Amino acid sequence: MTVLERRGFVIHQGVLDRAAQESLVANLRGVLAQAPLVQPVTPRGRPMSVRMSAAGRFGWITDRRGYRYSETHPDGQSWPPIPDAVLAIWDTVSGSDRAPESCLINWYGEGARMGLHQDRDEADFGQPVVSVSLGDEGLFRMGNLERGGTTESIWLQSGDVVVMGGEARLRHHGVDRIRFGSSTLLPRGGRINLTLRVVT
Ligand SMILES: O=C(O)CCC(=O)C(=O)O
Ligand SMILES: [Fe+2]
Repeated sequence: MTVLERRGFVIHQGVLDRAAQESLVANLRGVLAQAPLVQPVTPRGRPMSVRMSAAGRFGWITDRRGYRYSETHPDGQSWPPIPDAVLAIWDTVSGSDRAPESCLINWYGEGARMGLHQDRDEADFGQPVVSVSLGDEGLFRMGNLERGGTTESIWLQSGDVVVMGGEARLRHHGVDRIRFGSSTLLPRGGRINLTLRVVT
């Protein structure tokens, strides 16, 4: 396992071996059977290219009414619990004494991306965000606290974990593109990113 630091983002490479990735995917299949992926729209009505679901007390959602955390899936049901194997990753890398209250599940198919943004819908920016990559490689871009300025990028591989804490907690970041078909982990290809957060 290698740990890199870029602008305060701590990138743990190779946290999950292939067997651990496969068992996580099996857990996620159970979560997604209860809380199906949806294609969200931004408050301005633009469909996002990423499909989303969640586990935990809160899921992060977006629709015409805005970005927010919700205790229910858009279909009205509570989110399933966060799998233990996912909680264990948080315990290993977060350095937090709290438990994550939300596990956002992002699925990137061919051509999907996520524009540069800050994660700022949580109450306590002293708590880190932990992000887990599974499946196809994704080009992760890291920027600044303000919009604009220089950025740097790194390809995230299946099994890598990024911790956004401290000075990186409010930095802009995004995923420019994925290398569709670069991994055999997911039967239909694509990339899954799990984002763990303390919300309240
Ligand atoms: O997919 C990723 O690696 C990042 C996801 C992200 O930034 C988010 O969901 O807020
Ligand atoms: Fe984010």
